[in-house]
Amino acid sequence: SNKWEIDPGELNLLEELGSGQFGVVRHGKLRRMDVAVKMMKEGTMSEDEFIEEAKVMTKLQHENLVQLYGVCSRQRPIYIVTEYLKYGSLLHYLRGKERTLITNSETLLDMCLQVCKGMAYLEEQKFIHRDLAARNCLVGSYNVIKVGDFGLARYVVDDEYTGSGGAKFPIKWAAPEVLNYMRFSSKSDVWAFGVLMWEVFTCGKMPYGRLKNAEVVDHVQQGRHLEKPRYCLPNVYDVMCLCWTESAEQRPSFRDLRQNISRIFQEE
Ligand SMILES: Cn1cc(-c2ccnc(-n3ncc4cc(C(C)(C)C)cc(F)c4c3=O)c2CO)cc(Nc2ccncn2)c1=O
Repeated sequence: SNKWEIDPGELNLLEELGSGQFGVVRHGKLRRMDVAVKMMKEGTMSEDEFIEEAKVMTKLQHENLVQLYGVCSRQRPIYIVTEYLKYGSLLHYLRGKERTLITNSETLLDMCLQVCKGMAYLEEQKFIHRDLAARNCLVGSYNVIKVGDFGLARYVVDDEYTGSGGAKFPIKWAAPEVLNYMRFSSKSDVWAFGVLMWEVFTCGKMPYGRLKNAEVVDHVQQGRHLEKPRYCLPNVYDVMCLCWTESAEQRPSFRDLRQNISRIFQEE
């Protein structure tokens, strides 16, 4: 049965939550459940390919992943219906709470561990995110953090985003093998996770500050990487640096990182 097909008549659209890569996203109700509804702007997405993949993505279920509930694909624009998290993007949340969060390394490390658990599940399912960053994670009640928009990068129709020379390509989160060969893997997601950890421990600073994309490429290719954030413990910074191991094979897996980060909690 095509249970991933949602009847738009059952959706009750509420306030706008923002506009992402594909157009406007609104808060809504599906029966009595809170949902987020992406209303896909025409021409921004390879829709037929996505609708095919949606069947697989609805099966990815984990408490640290934003659940895809289904699609309304018998209309244009198509709707993508997901779980709703009431505090929005992790990047926005960090920047808004810097004063209370910046010295609370336990809370910050717990946020990283939750992202790591969601990513370890995707890794186990052989599913690559391709754009892991604090802006693409969401915050729910009780400091719950969930990874969002996993895999959607494959369906973006925008050369500025898809080509590594494009203005929207996430250069600052890209591993060397992605910069050089566009070779995406769970290990390139691990590199991005290291940058996400740095974003968390700086409460949402822009990685590499004002460096231009071309300067960041040089920086990374010279084997240099992000400095230790001011309030970040050395053993936490060591985990970030492991994620930035030049060779993808030698980088830890999310499974390794999950054990590594959990162990830091036991030490504290
Ligand atoms: C599930 N969800 C999504 C959003 C929300 C809103 C606007 N844009 C987005 N974004 N953000 C990022 C994004 C990124 C992509 C890539 C392909 C990876 C580049 C593709 C997208 F389609 C989106 C998208 O739709 C989101 C993220 O999908 C906001 C929520 N919540 C709140 C709550 C309060 N205030 C604001 N948002 C929420 O619960």
